[in-house]
Amino acid sequence: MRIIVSGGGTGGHIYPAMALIKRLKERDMIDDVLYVGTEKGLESKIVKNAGINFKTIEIQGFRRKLSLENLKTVQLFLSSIHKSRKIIKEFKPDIVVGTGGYVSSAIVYAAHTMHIPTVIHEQNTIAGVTNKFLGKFVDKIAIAFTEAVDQFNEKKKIVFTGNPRAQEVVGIQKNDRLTEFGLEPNKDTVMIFGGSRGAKPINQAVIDTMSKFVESDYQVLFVTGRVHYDGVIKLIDDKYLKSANVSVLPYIDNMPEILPDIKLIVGRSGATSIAEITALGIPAIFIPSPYVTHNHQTKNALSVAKVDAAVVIPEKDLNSDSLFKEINQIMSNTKLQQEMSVNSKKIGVPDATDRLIKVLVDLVNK
Ligand SMILES: CC(=O)N[C@H]1[C@@H](OP(=O)(O)OP(=O)(O)OC[C@H]2O[C@@H](n3ccc(=O)[nH]c3=O)[C@H](O)[C@@H]2O)O[C@H](CO)[C@@H](O)[C@@H]1O
Repeated sequence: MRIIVSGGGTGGHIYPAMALIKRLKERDMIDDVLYVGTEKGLESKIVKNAGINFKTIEIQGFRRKLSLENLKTVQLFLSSIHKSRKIIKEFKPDIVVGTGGYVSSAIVYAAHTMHIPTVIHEQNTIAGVTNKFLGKFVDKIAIAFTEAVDQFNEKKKIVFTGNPRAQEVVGIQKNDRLTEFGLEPNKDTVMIFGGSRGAKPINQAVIDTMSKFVESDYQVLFVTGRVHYDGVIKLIDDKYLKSANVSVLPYIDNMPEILPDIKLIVGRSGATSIAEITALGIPAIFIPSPYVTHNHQTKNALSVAKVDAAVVIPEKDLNSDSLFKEINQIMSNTKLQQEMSVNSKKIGVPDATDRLIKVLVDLVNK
């Protein structure tokens, strides 16, 4: 099949798209693939690094308040549809898939106007603006949380597939990649990170807890987010940075390979992170971002917490004491870890990509 995939802005939209492409390649189902993104988005780096054919369009998101900037947004949207049509004419895809982020709106919409089958993938419990708009036009809407059904009027188009990143991570065996970060491969490890871009409030709470982490009987892998790294390092005492019990990194490129060796994840409740965590059954502590559309991370987190697979700390209650207390409560109780793990796996979807591929194949063969 010839496929165009588009999704961008943050890792949460990009990694599911990349996992889909990877699986299609594994199953030898791709004749050609093109990824459409923006030059500025995280996708430009991730997709190019993976050696996938990448084309850019210039487009930006709407501001919520009325502003002149929105006029420019409309202009860019119209010109990006024009460019998208050109890309589609040249590439001649059998299907176009959007995984969210405003970059996917133009190419998916253009494909619809050219009668090419289209699918969107919504990772969250609450749909993003782009997918809500595209839902009216596309052939199928793939969702990863049953809660997302309410988000679309076009109920007949909805298929529950789960998130492709779930299937990508379950295929990976335990390994000793933690040694690359100066950590012990066989020691219990807590990983703390604030989504694909890092989160300042989480970073601050971790910085404030460093003196305790260096003494704890589990080790800590702290991923700050690329833009925050230099600032964070300056705030941590050198003697803590040298500790064998703690490793501080800006970003982990090969996250799926690290996950099977993690006992507890602490971080934001982005939908793609949740898909990975529940596919593997890793106990989690979520600190939902209160800054996202319709507070969707809180709803994401509660969907895991309600089956006793995660604990939620609202950001307003996050500080060194609450963080350390919740981490210790789980890390000191193997039985609790096992229960959380079993509960977590129950809501994971380890065959998500194959489910999504079936949706694509059915449309292409129609
Ligand atoms: C602030 C914001 O708007 N966040 C949204 C964004 O989150 P964000 O981009 O943070 O997405 P997620 O937390 O869902 O996923 C993060 C992805 O990045 C990967 N990763 C992360 C850190 C790292 O060092 N290396 C790495 O590879 C994770 O393994 C995961 O695959 O998209 C998600 C999915 O639509 C939404 O639910 C989030 O609300």
